Amino acid sequence: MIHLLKNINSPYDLKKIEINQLPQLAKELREFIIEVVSTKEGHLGASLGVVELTIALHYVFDTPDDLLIWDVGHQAYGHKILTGRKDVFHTNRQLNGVSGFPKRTESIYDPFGTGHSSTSISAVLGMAIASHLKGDNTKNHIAVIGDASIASGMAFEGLNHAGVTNANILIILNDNAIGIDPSVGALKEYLTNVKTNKKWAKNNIIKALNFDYSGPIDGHDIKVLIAELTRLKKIKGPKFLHIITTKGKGLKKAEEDQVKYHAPGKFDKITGELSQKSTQNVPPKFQDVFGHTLVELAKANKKIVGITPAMPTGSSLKFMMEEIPERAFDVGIAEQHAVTMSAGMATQGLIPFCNVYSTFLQRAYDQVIHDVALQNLPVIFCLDRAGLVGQDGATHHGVFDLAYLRCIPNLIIFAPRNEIELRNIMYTAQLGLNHPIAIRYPRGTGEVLDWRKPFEKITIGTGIQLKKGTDIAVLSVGNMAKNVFLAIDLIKDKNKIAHYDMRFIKPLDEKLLVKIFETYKTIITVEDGVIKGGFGSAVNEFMIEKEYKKNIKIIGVPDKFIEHGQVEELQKMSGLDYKSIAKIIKSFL
Ligand SMILES: Cc1ncc(C[n+]2csc(CCOP(=O)(O)OP(=O)(O)O)c2C)c(N)n1
Ligand SMILES: CC(=O)[C@@H](O)[C@H](O)COP(=O)(O)O
Ligand SMILES: [Mg+2]
Repeated sequence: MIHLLKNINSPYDLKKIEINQLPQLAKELREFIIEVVSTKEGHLGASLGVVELTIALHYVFDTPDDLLIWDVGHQAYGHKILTGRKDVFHTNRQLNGVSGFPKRTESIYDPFGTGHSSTSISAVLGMAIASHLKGDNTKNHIAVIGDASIASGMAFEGLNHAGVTNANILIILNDNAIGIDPSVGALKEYLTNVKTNKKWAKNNIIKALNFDYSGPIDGHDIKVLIAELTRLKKIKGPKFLHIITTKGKGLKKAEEDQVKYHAPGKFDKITGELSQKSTQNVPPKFQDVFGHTLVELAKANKKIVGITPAMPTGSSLKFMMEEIPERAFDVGIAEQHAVTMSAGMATQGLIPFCNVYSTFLQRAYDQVIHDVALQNLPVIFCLDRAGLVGQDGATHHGVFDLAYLRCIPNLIIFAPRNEIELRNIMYTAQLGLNHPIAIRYPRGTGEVLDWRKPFEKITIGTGIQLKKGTDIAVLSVGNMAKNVFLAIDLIKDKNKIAHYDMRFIKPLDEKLLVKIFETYKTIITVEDGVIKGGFGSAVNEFMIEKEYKKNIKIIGVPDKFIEHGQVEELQKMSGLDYKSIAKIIKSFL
């Protein structure tokens, strides 16, 4: 076997290879991605699906002078490997290793950082307009975007603008008919028709937007790809190439179960068999507690509806979609729509549980304010993946939510410390709150094995004392209670330290806070959100307003972007691990 990949450290090396050797290179590149991801984990299916496209793009275009953007970026592993990061690719997504997404500071071949979807068309258009204004009319600007990502509002906004410009852009639609979960919506149906009926292809929506449309072509036929890209390179103005690929291409199991192999964890590199993880005596994931509890509640309360923007598996809304499909909606990658549609449902007396990853709710900020909070509509936001999420890194940490939500009038904000609290607040919220509520909980498993307890109503705006003490009060929110518990356990003078789970970031339990400020010399707050503007800031504001003069220390995520790594490593770096918390508590003793 010829080891072509061994000698490729840049697109310059790639271009030395004969065109008829490229299928062999594709095979090697696939094997390399599978080899690394099988042990180091990460996104798999999307990168396997664009191996030929990646090679063809770098073969035909002159990157990094030509600018290439990968939408979302989870499919850019092949791109990273061919652009000088082959030897460090084994560090993918690990602390101090390469990022799982394209990143400007990592390589000149990454002209734009991605992670959140559907940004590529706007970004590439901006670059093309800039090139034109600088008098450079030779540069190519290319965006590769998936069929689920192109259905998002932002992508449409970019296409709509680009179609009335002469910008020299090439949008490549990588159509594999699936996102993380099966793609949804009318556009998906349209694309299916385009693929099966050539008449549609001639008279299509993209052409109507003034793009020079070509395709659909086989995205795994490297020669066809090279021929078409070479042709398109000579044409100026907005161009659109539609390619058909298979997610997970080249690994049988990944092709067969594309949802699971989107990011499969560890697996056998030959058979694709997933590594077995023991589920015995492991507490459930918060997302599953959400999913099962919602089904339980929705069976009893017919007004409940569930909404997810493209994350039915990740949020576990899939349980409701399976059991009560008429009241559970996957709206595609459309966070803004998900929020406003929930608001519309709430006006008509439905009880919407709108589940959005904390990081993706950032995209629907105006909708939360203008369409929900301003009209005081009782939408129940369930914000999964709050706090540090780990290896997805800076683009995906859900650390801003407490700060960006706390300033919104009418909105209740709650962080459960465990699965039972999550169940109980979901139960409480569907009883009727007359306000919107955001319930934010972390990625991964919780604490409690026996979590299916009878529901108990939670009184809004109340915190609870978890441990008595005499000198210092530690106030935590959410699952940071666990780290505080372990921290206190490390301290000799335990009896001096009290611990409160404040539960509500808004409204604060002011009655309890008065008691706390009148009892203790020192107050320490702990949250897994940014230190500026979150829960600690709220307690600090309370102290100033009431004119208490106490030591106050806010522990939270520092005011900088936190990169990728294991959650435990990132917590340590941020001073949120139990040892760092213990150190701070001791310093006040
Ligand atoms: C704004 C936003 N919402 C949700 C996600 C989560 N997400 C990551 S990849 C993905 C599916 C992308 O599907 P597609 O564009 O078809 O690309 P493919 O994985 O099929 O290559 C989703 C929903 C995201 N990254 N950004
Ligand atoms: C690329 C992307 O945005 C998603 O695939 C994300 O990585 C999912 O995160 P979880 O693994 O936490 O569901
Ligand atoms: Mg897709």
